[in-house]
Amino acid sequence: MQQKWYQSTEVEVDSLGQSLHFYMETIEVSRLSALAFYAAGEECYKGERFYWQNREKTMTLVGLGHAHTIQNNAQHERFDAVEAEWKNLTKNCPKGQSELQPILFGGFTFDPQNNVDGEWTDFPEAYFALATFQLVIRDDKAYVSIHLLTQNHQAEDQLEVLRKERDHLIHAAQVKEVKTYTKPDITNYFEPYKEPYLASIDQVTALIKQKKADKVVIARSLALQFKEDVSAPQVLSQIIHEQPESYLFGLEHKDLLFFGASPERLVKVEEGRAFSSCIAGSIKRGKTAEEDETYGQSLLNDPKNSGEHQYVVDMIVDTFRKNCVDMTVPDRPRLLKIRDIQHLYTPVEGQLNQNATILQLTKSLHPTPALGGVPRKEALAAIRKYEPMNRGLYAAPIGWLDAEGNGEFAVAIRSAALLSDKAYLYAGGGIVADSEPQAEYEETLVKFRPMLRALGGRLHE
Ligand SMILES: C=C(O[C@H]1C=CC=C(C(=O)O)[C@@H]1O)C(=O)O
Ligand SMILES: [Mg+2]
Repeated sequence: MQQKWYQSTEVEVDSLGQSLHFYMETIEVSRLSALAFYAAGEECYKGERFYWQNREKTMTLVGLGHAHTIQNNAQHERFDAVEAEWKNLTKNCPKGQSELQPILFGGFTFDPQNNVDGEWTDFPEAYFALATFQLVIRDDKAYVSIHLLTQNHQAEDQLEVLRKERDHLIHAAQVKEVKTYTKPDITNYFEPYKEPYLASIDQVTALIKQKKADKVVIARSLALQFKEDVSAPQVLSQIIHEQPESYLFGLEHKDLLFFGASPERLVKVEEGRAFSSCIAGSIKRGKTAEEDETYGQSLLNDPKNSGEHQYVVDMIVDTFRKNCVDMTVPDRPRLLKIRDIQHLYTPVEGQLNQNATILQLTKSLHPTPALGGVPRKEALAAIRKYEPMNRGLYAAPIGWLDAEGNGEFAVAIRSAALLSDKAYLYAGGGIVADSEPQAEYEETLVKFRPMLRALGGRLHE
């Protein structure tokens, strides 16, 4: 195995009154498939893994095992609590090369006030992990880090065990690289709340016409039963091959894998520059180039979709104004075309103010009107009233941050929760005054497609 030694650090951490030692060791590895590395953790680290790839495919991240988790069920303080704990943990970490940074990966649920029982019952409202084994692939270079937090200030024996385990995982990944996965076999497919969903669109448009809200995003789920248990690498391999234009993510918590392929960036921070994207307003792809172009043009000129989109732009621009200088925002949306759907898209960027951070921006932006609505409070109340489910991490921020304040969060749409031999897929749409139930229903069918295809199903393509 070709390895290049990089860096080894030990820092002192004071966590909850306890004095801990934080050991970090990074090596560069010559050739490694991120998915094969993830799959190598199937036996020992199931329930404690994550996978991430950005839209541009310039950064891939895999975590196996938990060196430390930061989690809480706070209603209002959850973003601040994660930020404070992460800052404390990493305050003595050496700054510098990004590949060597410890990374915190996880997500915040859509709505901590939702207590509907189901697949998300056990899931914390904020759930983040620092991996024991962290793989970062950047610019075709792969780095594997070991993280160990212990009270033991002579951890050489513990580290030696972890080094052996790391070498074993890397070796297994290099050997397994050629594995191909089949698609799951679906035995049953149902739309649990189809009728209530259709009725809720009428109820929400009535609410909007009475001026009690301007826009509300209403979602629903689709449930699948499989012939046998489905594994995390099996479904991740499908989205990796089928959804190259999207953020790809997978996050495990006990028996649940939440995964998806989202086109939507909530926020990215890179060396003090912040980026977000307004994505709202949708139309299907055409069967021919001409038809696709016609659909795209009609989306750009459609008042209902432009309205849906503009609420998002106004809110994100307003949040950026409060946190950034030197902003750029195009005057008009353009089209974002992905495999199954096209959206209206407006990128926003700016220079972060000194005291603004990625988690503070995440806190202010979530939920944007592409996932919640306008005004936020009224929209969330309507979602709680009309959606009979718990969104969990669907439509919520998922992503990473490092010790220097860089990081990226996607909005976890086009996503699903997998629990052994069952899956729940989620999709919604922005409801405005002139929304029609059947058209919105069909829009959700298009939005289900990426996850449904990955899970072995089809919807009138
Ligand atoms: C809520 C979803 O999409 C949002 C993002 C883009 C377009 C949307 C729309 O046109 O309704 C939604 O606001 C979803 O995919 O479940
Ligand atoms: Mg829509």
